[in-house]
Amino acid sequence: MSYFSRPPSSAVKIVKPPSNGDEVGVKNGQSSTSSATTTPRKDTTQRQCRNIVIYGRCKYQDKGCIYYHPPTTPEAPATPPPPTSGGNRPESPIISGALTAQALNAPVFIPKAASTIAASLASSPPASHSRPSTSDDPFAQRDNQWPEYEEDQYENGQMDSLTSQMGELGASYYDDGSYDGHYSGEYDSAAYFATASAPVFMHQPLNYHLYTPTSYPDFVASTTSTHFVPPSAELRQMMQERSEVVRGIAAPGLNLPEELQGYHTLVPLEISGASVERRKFGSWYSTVYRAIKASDGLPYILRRIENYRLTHPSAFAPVEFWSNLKHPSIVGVKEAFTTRSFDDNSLVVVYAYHPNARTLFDVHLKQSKPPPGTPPSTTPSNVTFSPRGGRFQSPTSTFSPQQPSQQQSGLLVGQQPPPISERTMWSYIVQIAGAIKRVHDAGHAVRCMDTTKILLTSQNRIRISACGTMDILMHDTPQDIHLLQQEDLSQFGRLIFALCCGNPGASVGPHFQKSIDHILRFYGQEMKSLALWLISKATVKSIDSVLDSVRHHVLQEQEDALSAVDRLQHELQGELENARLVRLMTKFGFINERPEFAREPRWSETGDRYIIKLFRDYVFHQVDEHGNPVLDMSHVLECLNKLDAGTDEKLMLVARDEQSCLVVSYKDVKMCMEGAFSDLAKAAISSNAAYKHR
Ligand SMILES: Nc1ncnc2c1ncn2[C@@H]1O[C@H](COP(=O)(O)OP(=O)(O)OP(=O)(O)O)[C@@H](O)[C@H]1O
Repeated sequence: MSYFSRPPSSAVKIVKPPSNGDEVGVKNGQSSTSSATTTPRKDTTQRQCRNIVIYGRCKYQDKGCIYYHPPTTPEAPATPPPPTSGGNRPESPIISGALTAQALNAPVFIPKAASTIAASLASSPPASHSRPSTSDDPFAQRDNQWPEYEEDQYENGQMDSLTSQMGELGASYYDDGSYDGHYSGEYDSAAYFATASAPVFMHQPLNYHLYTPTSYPDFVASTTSTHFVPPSAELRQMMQERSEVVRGIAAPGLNLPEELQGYHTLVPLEISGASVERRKFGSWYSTVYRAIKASDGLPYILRRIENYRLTHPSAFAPVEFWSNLKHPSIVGVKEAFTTRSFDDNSLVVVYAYHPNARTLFDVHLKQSKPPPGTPPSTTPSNVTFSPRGGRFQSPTSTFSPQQPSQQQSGLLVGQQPPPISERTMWSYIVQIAGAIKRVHDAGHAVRCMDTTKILLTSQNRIRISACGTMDILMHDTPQDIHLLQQEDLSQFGRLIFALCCGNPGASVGPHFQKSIDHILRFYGQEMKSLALWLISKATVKSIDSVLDSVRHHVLQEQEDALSAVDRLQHELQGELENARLVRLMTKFGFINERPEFAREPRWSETGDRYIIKLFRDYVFHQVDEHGNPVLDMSHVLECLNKLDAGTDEKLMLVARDEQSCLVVSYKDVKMCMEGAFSDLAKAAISSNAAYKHR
């Protein structure tokens, strides 16, 4: 996601934490460092011996071990301070400018798990087995580089017990009992991870940050349009509009029924009124509404056939076939019923709803000028749809067919370009042929294949929209299925003529020869032959012959469809990041500003959880030098991602009164968050359990 590729931003300067007594302070917004020397932490004599951390002693202490061994006396040494009670703790915490001394006496930030485990390890004797190293241990490599480790000091059982203890203790990572009033200084991040933090982080459901990065951009081009998927930004805009459209409501005064057969909130998807010329569906007028089904809260399409009188319930028999038929190029059928809710006898067939779908007629034929010599279309062209009616269309983002330029098609200036590109035409043909094949193979006929009954539901994706309705309407006049299937193929031919020529009547009357010339000129011999063969009455046709003849276009279609799957998976990959951030923000929401924490010392300025409070301010409440809020989304995303990953990067958190600051790593903040959240979760679980036992 582009969100994550922004340059790092930070309104508060992140300073390197002091080591061994360095003091960093912030007073009145100014940061200062009181010690000039900054010794490199790694591989110096100041680095604490890990044997002390783990075992409480180092048998090489007086035999040449070059690492720091804290004195065993209880008096706190000047520098560097020892780990307390075997605990290993971050290098970060409390460093304040004006309040340094006070802060140093603050309750210490020691994970209970770390201290418990270290204590238990210290009490168990070192054994002579080699250390188990698992391939999924991200720190294994670093561990192996540590010179002071004696391989044979590790024992399988010891490590297992450590892991299991961590598992048990993870839920209560912090504990008041872990405070000892001291601030322990040196922190070895690798050691810290290897012992305390790694198992705790395993409590996360998954390391979602590992999902990125996704494909190399050249392999999955998200900024260019592919046959079925528009560029990323347009795709998102399209989806956004779809979800907006679903929430549209009908204009007042339409006098629609409040509820019918469990559907409510009806919104007409086509305009009606005295000035609007209506086409008939067979011998009936029909109106299409979007409605919400009360039982599942989802939107559906209700195709209402006005003034239909059901003669026998067996008329609904075809609905069972259509509702079981699932095909990507056929709009799904859900159910059918009759109703008197519209003050007449209406038949209603319920279909799947495809937000912002438009008929091929609306997309390709309504706006396009008819080829020379054709009569004007009888459809009103100045009709606009209101967003409230659910037909929200933005000129920038609705999917539109790819139009070849005049230059590409070799047209002379002034010639009429075809409304649809050749590639798109073949794509439509393959999709419709696939749908027909499925229906014919099942022993049925489609019976509704003109440009007003085929929907464009996304870029170059079409679906036949009114299947089943004609079967119900014509139930009384049974027809030979073979003839109906032949009629399907003839309709298919007429559809090709209409779309190629931009005129619904292109295959009949005086325009016929001109239409053939037009198809030959703009789409070639193959298209012309197919269209002519389909409308011819001389031969017995079959959909298999059609598919055979367009084999190479089917292959092209399949490749484009597979590329679309790759593209959409790529997009989905990016969306996972959003879900991850929402989870993180939700945790924040659960933790922050809980009234029950108001008087808790751990959340006060000297408590370990104070970090979370300050981090929240750091992420969300930054202000500029004039005190104006900084609303920098990239800063928020960057901070949250680093928090989620638990990076070692340091950040400086400034108290609200600007009198003190903390330098912590994201890893520290993450651990605090995990601890606080675990406590909440534990309390929630125990209260649930108590409730159940009542
Ligand atoms: N399943 C569907 N999902 C979303 N919108 C649909 C669906 N079916 C139809 N529509 C919308 O409803 C509108 C009306 O559909 P209809 O099939 O009546 O087309 P029409 O162009 O009005 O044809 P006619 O003039 O024959 O009624 C269409 O323009 C289409 O945008």
